Amino acid sequence: MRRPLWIKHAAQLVTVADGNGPRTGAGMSELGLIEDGSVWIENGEIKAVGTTAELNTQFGEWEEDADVFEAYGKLVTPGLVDPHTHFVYGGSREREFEMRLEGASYMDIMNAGGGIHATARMTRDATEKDLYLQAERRLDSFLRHGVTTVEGKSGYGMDLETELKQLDVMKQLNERHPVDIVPTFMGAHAVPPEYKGREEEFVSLIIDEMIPAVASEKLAVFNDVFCEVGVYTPEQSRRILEAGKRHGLTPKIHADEIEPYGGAELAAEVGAISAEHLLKASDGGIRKMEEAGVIACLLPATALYLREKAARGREMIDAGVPVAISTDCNPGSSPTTSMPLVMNLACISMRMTPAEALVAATINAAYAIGVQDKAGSIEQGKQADLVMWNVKSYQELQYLFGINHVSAVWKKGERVV
Ligand SMILES: N=CN[C@@H](CCC(=O)O)C(=O)O
Ligand SMILES: [Zn+2]
Repeated sequence: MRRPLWIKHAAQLVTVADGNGPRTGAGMSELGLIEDGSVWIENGEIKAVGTTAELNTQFGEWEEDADVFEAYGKLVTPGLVDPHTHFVYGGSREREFEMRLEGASYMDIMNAGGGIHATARMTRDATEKDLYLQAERRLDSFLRHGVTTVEGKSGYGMDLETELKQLDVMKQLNERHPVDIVPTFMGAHAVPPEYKGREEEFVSLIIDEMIPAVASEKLAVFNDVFCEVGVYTPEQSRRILEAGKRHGLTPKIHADEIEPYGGAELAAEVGAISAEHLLKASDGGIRKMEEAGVIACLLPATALYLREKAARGREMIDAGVPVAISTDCNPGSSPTTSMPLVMNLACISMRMTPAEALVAATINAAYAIGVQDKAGSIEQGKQADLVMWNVKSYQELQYLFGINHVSAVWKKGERVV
């Protein structure tokens, strides 16, 4: 039996208390904010939340038996959830960063054998131990930036052996690292060069061999596809996502990132839990997502890094679409682990409010990867995943941008930062 933990006197405690489903519209601004807030934690679980005065009445007589942490002058929030990452990969691509600044486009580099293909070569060549150690460092960095749960995608193998190797690394890290990892299979991240001109054969390989193998070993929860001009067509994407559904994998889709391609519409039609990127999503696609309740997972750091206009986050929220945000941590289009920066960018480049950015990075992000029952808010019965920030309010957190304000992180009630 662990000693209880009592965090008290937070200047602001943002609970983001869960409603009924992902937040939309005005609900995206409801923070469940408590001034002079307090949380009582037992065995890694949240037992009670309220003002310090309220919890004092309830637990004051047991104060001596608890570890007490005073958060005077600080903001406390739920641990952040990053719902879209590619954090398990070999090598790095800093030369491509220079090439893009010299004028090459992201897709030109990929079509010339670089980009995702370059990382796939380095990931195929890496040993499992090597991949584990590199990914572990990235998870440490996520944690230092207040992230306590991440989704992680395969997709840098695009052969069964390497896809399984990536997913296996995530499984091991999930068992050993404090950050919780939710795995996604993404064999359809690109068409590997050895299948050039035989794309349909590769689609069949994904459907007939890879998806059944991944699902039978229970190595993934979601199935994702890069639906993009020159990568997978909407029709191929649909078949891959429907095949995943038959094996219990919920669809996600990289949609309308570089060109408008009907990805948002497809997400609604196949019942995807979320659609990612959406820089070029059409008005009709946004409408269909709202009707189907598909979460828009927006990646403003990627847009910035590719020097593209960000997704229409403000319009999507106003249209009633639930919005989540993510780093998209990957070696090409967004090599960052900073969710605080992503929240800043959500405000600056997508005109989301500071409150909406926090909801998008907590409870809506949790819904986007199916962990809403244990993460994404500070509520009785949930895991005690909390962050204390070196600022006094949630507005200040988004206002003082590009700075890591994390002061302490608790994962399941254990201090990990
Ligand atoms: N756009 C496709 N996939 C990743 C980038 C992968 C890479 O460049 O290595 C993304 O979500 O941004
Ligand atoms: Zn991605």
